[in-house]
Amino acid sequence: MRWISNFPPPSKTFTERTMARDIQLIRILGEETYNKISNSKVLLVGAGGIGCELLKDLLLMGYGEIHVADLDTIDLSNLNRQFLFRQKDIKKSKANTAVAAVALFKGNTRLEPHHGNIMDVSQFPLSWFRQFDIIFNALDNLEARVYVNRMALFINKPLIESGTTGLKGQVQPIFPYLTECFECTAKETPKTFPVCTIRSTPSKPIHCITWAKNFLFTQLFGEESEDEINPADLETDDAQEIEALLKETNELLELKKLIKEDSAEEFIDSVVEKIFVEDIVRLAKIDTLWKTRQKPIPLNYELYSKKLKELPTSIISDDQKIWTTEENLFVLIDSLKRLQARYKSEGVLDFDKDDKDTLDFVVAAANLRSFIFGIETKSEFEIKQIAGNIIPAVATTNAIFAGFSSLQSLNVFSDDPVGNSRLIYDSEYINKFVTQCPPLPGNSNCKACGIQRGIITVPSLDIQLGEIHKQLLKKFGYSDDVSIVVGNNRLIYDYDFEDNLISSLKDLTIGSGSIFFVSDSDDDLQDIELYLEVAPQETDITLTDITIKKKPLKKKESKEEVTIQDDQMEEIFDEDEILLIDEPAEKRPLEIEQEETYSKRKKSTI
Ligand SMILES: Nc1ncnc2c1ncn2[C@@H]1O[C@H](COP(=O)(O)OP(=O)(O)OP(=O)(O)O)[C@@H](O)[C@H]1O
Ligand SMILES: [Zn+2]
Repeated sequence: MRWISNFPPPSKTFTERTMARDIQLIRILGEETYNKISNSKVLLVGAGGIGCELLKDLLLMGYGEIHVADLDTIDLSNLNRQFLFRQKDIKKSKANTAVAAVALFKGNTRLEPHHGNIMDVSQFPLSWFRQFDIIFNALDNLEARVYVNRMALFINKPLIESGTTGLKGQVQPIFPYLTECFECTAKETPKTFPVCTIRSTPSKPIHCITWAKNFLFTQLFGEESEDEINPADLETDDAQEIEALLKETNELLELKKLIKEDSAEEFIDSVVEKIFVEDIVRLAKIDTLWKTRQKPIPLNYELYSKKLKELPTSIISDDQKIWTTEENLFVLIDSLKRLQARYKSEGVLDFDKDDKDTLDFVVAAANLRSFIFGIETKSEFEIKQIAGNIIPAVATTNAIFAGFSSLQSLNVFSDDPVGNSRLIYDSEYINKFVTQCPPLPGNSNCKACGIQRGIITVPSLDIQLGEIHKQLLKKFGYSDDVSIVVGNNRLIYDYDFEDNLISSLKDLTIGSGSIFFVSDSDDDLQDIELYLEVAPQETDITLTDITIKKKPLKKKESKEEVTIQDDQMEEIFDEDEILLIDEPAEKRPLEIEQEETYSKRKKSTI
């Protein structure tokens, strides 16, 4: 790695360089902040595009201890932007490699890599999270983001959330129970299309790609579904269309049975004949569908088959070319041969954009369908981006937003962390790349930060559920009419289902790190989420409220009152749960431009 200009040249010793850097940091940050930062321990989750940048930034800011967690190993495709990794590192752990790569300029910072899934409670229990002063998210998926958000709420520590998509990016500082959390606003889910558009009346390339990937590929090579097809799932009232689609699907299931038995020729002929000829003939006969649309024209299989012999096999590797109809047919037949052979030996297959056999099939099938329906066709390169939901990552965007993430963390050490922090995001205005606004207060209806939160500590998993139930009623004042759900949706207790009370947690396969969700069926008290910890040194069950400044367990408000309460900030100042309600906090004024952009931003998923 080359030395960066502002720092002393590498001829100086490690200690000299570190000292010189610390002097510069003290000049920039002031001694007090510098000391606080160098005594802080932080967690960086994700060592990918943003994570590599952020690790470098946090180190150069002089953080005392940085832990880096990532579950993945390095791929060739990471090297263009994850600058801490080199060709020789491919297949190695991202967390370990990133930490090793920054050793040269790590100064006095203590670094600890963790190769593992941050959601794995045995490797990363809540007690492990508690050691950190700040958590930085540099993740690429909602599930892990939501999980870390919950952990930050459980330990009541700031979380600096960041994400980028192409040229867009966002940094959201989250101060639990004081500002919006990651789950306060709904995140956009992937776009879906009506079934009838995909199955009967496609009009865009994406419809044909979705059909080839999610329907045709899965039906032929995916897991067999036990369920009967439900006509209601076809999302159409047209009796003729329903009949055609049911017939189509049943025939496909029959075809699937032949994959293992038939020779390649027989199998391929049957697939092409059925999918691109017979099914289309049947659809074309349903006049109601084509009153305002162009009728599909079945593939002239015989005609195109004759032309296939003249084609060079090299066409398969030309992913930039928009293939002709016969070229698509050629690739379809070739990929069907490859997939049939694999299915015979490996069994069920999954679509993967980086698996050439599956990609070739999806591209050729989508393009042939497009051709039949008079829709433009696309190159394999383009379809790979669409089918793999790929928006190319931009190294500069990652660097910019990682920079903002690290800068936002400075506010944690200021006199007014919430007041000083800013949500930073890309601007939609030509003369501005990024813009900012103050974080908003949490949404009182948020299912993550709008509810009460606690920790159940038990000496062992031999404790009966009944013991926990008893403590819950005693500590929080619930009536007996509560329901207790564990994990995603497993009901383990309610008023009419008391069987489990005499079972131990172990027998109920409830382990350390399980999350209990308790709701009051009488609707009198707030819901509560409890994290289960096993502490063998304890002798009894304890239930702890988590936050110092927390939303108190209180009577649910009626609908109208809840609306008013949106703007209220409630605080509780001591363990005796004395409730002080402030005057409704005024929304901080936002520039109109910011407010508009922010409201749009809140809908996007990054
Ligand atoms: N549950 C998780 N636990 C730990 N690390 C995770 C978890 N989920 C995602 N990550 C890591 O977060 C990082 C996100 O980085 P990035 O968005 O650059 O994705 P990538 O997988 O490296 O690149 P790409 O998806 O573009 O090929 C990845 O290194 C990924 O392994
Ligand atoms: Zn929230």
